[in-house]
Amino acid sequence: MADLLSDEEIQERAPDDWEREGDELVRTFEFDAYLEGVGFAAGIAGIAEEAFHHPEITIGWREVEVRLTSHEEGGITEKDVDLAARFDDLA
Ligand SMILES: C[C@H](O)[C@H](O)[C@H]1CNC2=NC(N)=NC(=O)C2=N1
Repeated sequence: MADLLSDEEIQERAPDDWEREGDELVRTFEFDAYLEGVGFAAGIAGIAEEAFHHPEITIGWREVEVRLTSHEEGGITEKDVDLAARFDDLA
């Protein structure tokens, strides 16, 4: 089990475009076309499965909302901040 990050660690380590909402890191990615968002969602799902750490993904009209938390630990861990950065690289 990974350790929960402190408030300060989360602030320091969460990538710039992500917001903290309680026990979650959240970012909404915007796209020019609906299917671009769908493709992005599929891509981050593959990264998540490889890491075996799974976000909540909501596909909307030309946007995809991604929420990361560590369920077993009950908060935000390094797994969440690391995946957030990897998802940003795919956008
Ligand atoms: C048994 C447990 O569900 C698995 O070990 C994994 C699956 N994916 C997961 N994803 C996330 N976000 N948090 C978890 O605690 C988690 N646990």
